[in-house]
Amino acid sequence: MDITQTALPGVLLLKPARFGDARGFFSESWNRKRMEEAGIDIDFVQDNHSLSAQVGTVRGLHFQAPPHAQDKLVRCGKGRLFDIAVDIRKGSPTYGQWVGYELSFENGLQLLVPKGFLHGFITREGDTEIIYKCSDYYAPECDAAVRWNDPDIAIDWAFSGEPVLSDKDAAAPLLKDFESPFVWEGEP
Ligand SMILES: Cc1cn([C@H]2C[C@H](O)[C@@H](COP(=O)(O)OP(=O)(O)O[C@H]3O[C@H](C)C(=O)[C@H](O)[C@H]3O)O2)c(=O)[nH]c1=O
Repeated sequence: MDITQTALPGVLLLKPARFGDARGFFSESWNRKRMEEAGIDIDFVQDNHSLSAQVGTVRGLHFQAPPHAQDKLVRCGKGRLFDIAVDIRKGSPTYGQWVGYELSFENGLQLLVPKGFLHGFITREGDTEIIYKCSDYYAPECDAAVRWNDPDIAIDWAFSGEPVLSDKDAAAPLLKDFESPFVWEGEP
């Protein structure tokens, strides 16, 4: 498995090995021991899987607040998406900054989005499926969002149309109108 640091310390891009043959390929999409050997010791407890039918569907920018904050390990099971992480840890040198990577069935890339970061994506193909591991269970009372097109974050979604959004996401607050529950603890 190849692991690459991103411009946001803690947010990692992973590429598990694929073993191809005449039938197709085999890949270990997650292996706890391999992750621990790479210094990523996260106890994932829930797998999520969503299908977005239309190209230009945006889901995000979401997080769960403490005590149920979640680390996420994200991959694309079908289609193609642009996956985003945004640092919202108060005091962080990269507060409000984002990174984005295209994850697709073809490239097999995965993004590790730690606690303290917003997560969201836009689909780049119809019928795109996202599959991701979470380090805490769903806690609706801790579920929260920041507006996908927040001008202070200024994500380049590389999409010119009107996105498909849930009502919740369309009405999400802007970062400036929001008190992050996360504090940067000086870790890299
Ligand atoms: C997140 C979640 C949702 N649900 C139920 C609640 C709703 O009845 C339905 C759709 O939920 P929501 O509209 O919040 O789904 P997404 O917009 O895909 O939200 C996710 O999108 C971004 C990309 C994320 O990273 C989060 O995991 C999550 O916020 O699934 C559950 O039962 N369990 C869950 O863990």
